Amino acid sequence: MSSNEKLSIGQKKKLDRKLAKLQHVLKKESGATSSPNPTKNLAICNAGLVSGLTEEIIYEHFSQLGNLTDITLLPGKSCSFLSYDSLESSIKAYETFNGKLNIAQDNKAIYLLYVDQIPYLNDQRIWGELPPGLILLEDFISIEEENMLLNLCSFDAQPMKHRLVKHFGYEFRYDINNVDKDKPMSETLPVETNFLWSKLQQKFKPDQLTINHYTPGQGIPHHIDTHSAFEDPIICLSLSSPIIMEFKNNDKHLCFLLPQRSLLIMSEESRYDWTHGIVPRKFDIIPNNSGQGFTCLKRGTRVSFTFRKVLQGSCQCNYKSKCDSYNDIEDNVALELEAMHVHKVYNNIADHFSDTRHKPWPNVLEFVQSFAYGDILIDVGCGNGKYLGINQKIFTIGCDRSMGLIDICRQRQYEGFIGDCLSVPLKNSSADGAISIAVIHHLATEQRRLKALREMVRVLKPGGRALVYVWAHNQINNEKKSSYIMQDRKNRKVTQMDKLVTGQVDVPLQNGNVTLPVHNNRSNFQAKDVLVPWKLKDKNETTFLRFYHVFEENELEQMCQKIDNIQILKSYYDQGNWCVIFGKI
Ligand SMILES: O=C(O)CCC(=O)C(=O)O
Ligand SMILES: [Fe+2]
Ligand SMILES: [Zn+2]
Repeated sequence: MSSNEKLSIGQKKKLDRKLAKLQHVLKKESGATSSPNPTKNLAICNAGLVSGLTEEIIYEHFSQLGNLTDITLLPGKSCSFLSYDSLESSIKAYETFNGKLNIAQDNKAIYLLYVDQIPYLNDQRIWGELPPGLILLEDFISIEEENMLLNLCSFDAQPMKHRLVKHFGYEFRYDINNVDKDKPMSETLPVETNFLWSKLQQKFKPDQLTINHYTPGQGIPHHIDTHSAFEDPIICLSLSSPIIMEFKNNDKHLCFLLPQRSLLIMSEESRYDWTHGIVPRKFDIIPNNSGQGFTCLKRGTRVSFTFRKVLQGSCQCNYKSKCDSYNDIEDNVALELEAMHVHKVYNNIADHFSDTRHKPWPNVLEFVQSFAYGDILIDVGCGNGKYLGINQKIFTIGCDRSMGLIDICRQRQYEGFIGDCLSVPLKNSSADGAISIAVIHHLATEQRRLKALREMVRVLKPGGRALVYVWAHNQINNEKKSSYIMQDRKNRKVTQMDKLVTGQVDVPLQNGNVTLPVHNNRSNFQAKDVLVPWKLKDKNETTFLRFYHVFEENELEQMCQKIDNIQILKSYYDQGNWCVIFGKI
């Protein structure tokens, strides 16, 4: 039946009977009371969110008959509501669509009733309030400047499911929600955007720009821009059409209008703790200034420029529960994690690992050779013993957690025993020197790493010296890539496993799971606690994941400062490692 056909008397009676029944259903379902006389408010009695109805579909049809002022869908209900600004439009919609329009998933016609009031949606949406730390600067640029920036957008954009995007400076990868920090793009930020920063007294110097292009009906899902990817703040310039942006944090839900030509500065809490998003729809329902009723605002095409500064290192925010740089690994979890992703792995890869470790690093060699005839040096975490035989004048003993690696040391006629760096089986003050090269970064908590340092101090004689190497989070120092990154073999084929293991993995443990990112080998680290793949050269290319805590600049020094009876003699960066030489007082 087409919607403008008049109903026969029989059909009218049938419709009335149906509506009389639905009154009760509606009351029970939503609490709304139907009105015998026409009102500006209509209930769709038999279709709602559960039957696949959306605000969008309602808007699409009902806005053809007048100005809508509200659309309300109740979660989990099979009824919905709408309001017009005039009684006339509401009557027109009632007569045109009742028992005729087919818009729900069940392929049945919808039934309409007038209601006195639309039920209050139990949603804590607050209008116009901004989250803490957020600044909105209206009329930030002129119409001429807006046009100039819009002219920059005639490019080939990347089509996303819900919008078009284009990146400058660094590509934002939606698969890892991060940028490749060591792969800047050749296309840097357009110089035409530089004038913006003089308006902010040059306080902000972005190196990454994402342009989002939204046609009506498109949006962006709720998200927090990855903490470890960008510094604070994040700045969005809105062009071409206003839009409603939403911020959520726990049960708080704030909505406000981003006017055309406004600048949004997301900082601190609003940047780190709240999600932001734009609901994909063709209109926005905005409360009237008077505080009474709503207005449906038709969306136009909106273009936004999001400016960010790529963060080198890891995030130091105080919003740990939302922070990908922070891992709250508990002690009992740490034990299991190390057992599985350090000890077991080194036993399994011992031979292959040893084959790749021949050449002593020059600075370590120099340190070991600085000891005098007859001195005792302990190598905590000696691996295959590559530093054990390099100074014939001294007595060097190795100690490692891995039986496989100690076996290799013995085959090479070195002195080595199985021992844990957290309780080295040596007497207090028994060694003149100690080295720990690439060991304590395998411990999963700061407490345990500190304990390992204290253990080295304990076995040292007063006046003794120790050298510690740990992997650095930042593999590029003074714009020089470490050899670890440089080893990117030209024809290294990307295997299925490489693809499979990048991203986050759940490590199932008896004492609670931890989720850790798997590091993409030979690239800069994206997080402080990571699993680093080791691929065996067997037929199956079996891959093992080793746990690492990679160190920030000064992190190792700061730990040393917590130990009373030592003095830092030297600290430096060496090939992707942070290094400290300390002396026991
Ligand atoms: O379009 C906007 O204003 C926001 C874009 C955004 O949140 C993002 O790209 O992360
Ligand atoms: Fe964002
Ligand atoms: Zn953070």
